[in-house]
Amino acid sequence: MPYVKEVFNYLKRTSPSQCEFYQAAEEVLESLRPLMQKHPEYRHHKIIERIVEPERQIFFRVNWVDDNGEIQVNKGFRVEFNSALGPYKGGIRFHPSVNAGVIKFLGFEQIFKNALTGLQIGGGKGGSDFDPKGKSNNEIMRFCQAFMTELYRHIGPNTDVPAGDIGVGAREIGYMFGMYKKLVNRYEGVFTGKSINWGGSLGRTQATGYGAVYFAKYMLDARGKSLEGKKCVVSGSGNVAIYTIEKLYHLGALPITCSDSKGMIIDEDGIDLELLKELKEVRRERLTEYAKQKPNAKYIPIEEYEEGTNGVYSVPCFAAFPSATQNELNLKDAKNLLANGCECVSEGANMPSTPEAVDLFVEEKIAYGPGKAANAGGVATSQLEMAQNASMVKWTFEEVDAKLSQIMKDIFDTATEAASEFGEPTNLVLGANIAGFKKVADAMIEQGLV
Ligand SMILES: NC(=O)C1=CN([C@@H]2O[C@H](COP(=O)(O)OP(=O)(O)OC[C@H]3O[C@@H](n4cnc5c(N)ncnc54)[C@H](OP(=O)(O)O)[C@@H]3O)[C@@H](O)[C@H]2O)C=CC1
Ligand SMILES: O=C(O)CCC(=O)C(=O)O
Repeated sequence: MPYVKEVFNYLKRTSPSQCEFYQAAEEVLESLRPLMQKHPEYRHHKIIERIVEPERQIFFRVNWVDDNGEIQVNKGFRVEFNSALGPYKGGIRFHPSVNAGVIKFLGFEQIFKNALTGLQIGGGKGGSDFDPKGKSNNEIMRFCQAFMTELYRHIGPNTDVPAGDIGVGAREIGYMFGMYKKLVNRYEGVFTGKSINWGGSLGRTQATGYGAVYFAKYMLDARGKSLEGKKCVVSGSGNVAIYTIEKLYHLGALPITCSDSKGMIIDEDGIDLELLKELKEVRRERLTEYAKQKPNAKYIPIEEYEEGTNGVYSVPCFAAFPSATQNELNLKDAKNLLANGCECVSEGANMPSTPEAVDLFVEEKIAYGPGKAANAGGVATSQLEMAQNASMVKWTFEEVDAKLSQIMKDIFDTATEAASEFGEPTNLVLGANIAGFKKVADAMIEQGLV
């Protein structure tokens, strides 16, 4: 269908140099071909042309002063992509690689992910090229405050509700919320991922990692398989990776790797979760420290990975959980995984597999859960936090976790149903894209041309 190609070419022409955004858009647009043929009304209402264009983009300067008294200048972004289903919702990323294209890809993915949760949340994302690594606590606080002196005017509990992402956890959310509260003089649920002490939801910290494992479980249940007793590889060692490892242990699996941007750990005894939490959540150290304390574990720096690969995916496993960043798993990694017997990939990170890797997983019909389905547990639990804040109630950890597990099951069922309707029941890329798109597109039509 030339129409999809035309929209894609238009994007390249009008939003130059945004390769991650093109990648995310191309995958969704390609999946939509059969749906567009079946539903000419989407074309009539120009839904594709409208959905690839953010409703609003805010780019701003962030000035702050470092511990040496030097003025620093960073870029700030918030892309309010689509509000057909609810207030814009999506995290904030602090990482030197952040630019307009990265935030747009993340915001675009968020539209369909949030739709798949079945909850009333629109799609958005934000961030900065600020690098939190090596910064003192005071520098982090000053940066977060400076960031909020602009962002506060664009967000609100019924408008746009940010949360965390790479480089942004409860500490940063605390500093941003504090500044927001001072500026607007209101105490309200404008952020999720808050500390439990002052409005956060039990279970939000764990939700993305737990959700990615629940998603793997539901994919495997449908195939009569299980994670129990199986070796698993996990990439990353941040929020998503840590709670993926924790849930894998709960289900009787053996997670044997984790990684950061400098290298990876292989621990055949199983990753020592308490040590990892202490190193990453409390001491904010590198993984080299893990190997120092666990003589049986092996640390491999990235320089020693086989050329053109991510070492994590060269380790034989039954299931893989990419939980670090975009495009961390390429075709060679995908081939390595399959050659070593991997039967399941559940993406905790956003768009961690390159398009060629995705195509191979789909072609080989392994249990493959694309990020926008498999990692939706984080944002879904954020919506549960919003619901608790709005109704001034507090649910127990068990209540939130049970809801999370059910939401992940529903997402799996929804994506499978849509994939089956178009004749490819195991293709959850197709199913997730079509089901997420359809929900947003129908809402856009019903709400008129706004
Ligand atoms: N937090 C959440 O609720 C959700 C997160 N996600 C996605 O999950 C992924 C991880 O996020 P999260 O755990 O929150 O972030 P964290 O900042 O807690 O952890 C990120 C981890 O990924 C590693 N990493 C980051 N960039 C790179 C890179 N370029 N190369 C190799 N490793 C890298 C980091 O290593 P190092 O410390 O060395 O940089 C770190 O181990 C992201 O894709 C995020 O968008 C998706 C849904 C929700
Ligand atoms: O919890 C949220 O609002 C957003 C989480 C997020 O950024 C994501 O799903 O990628």
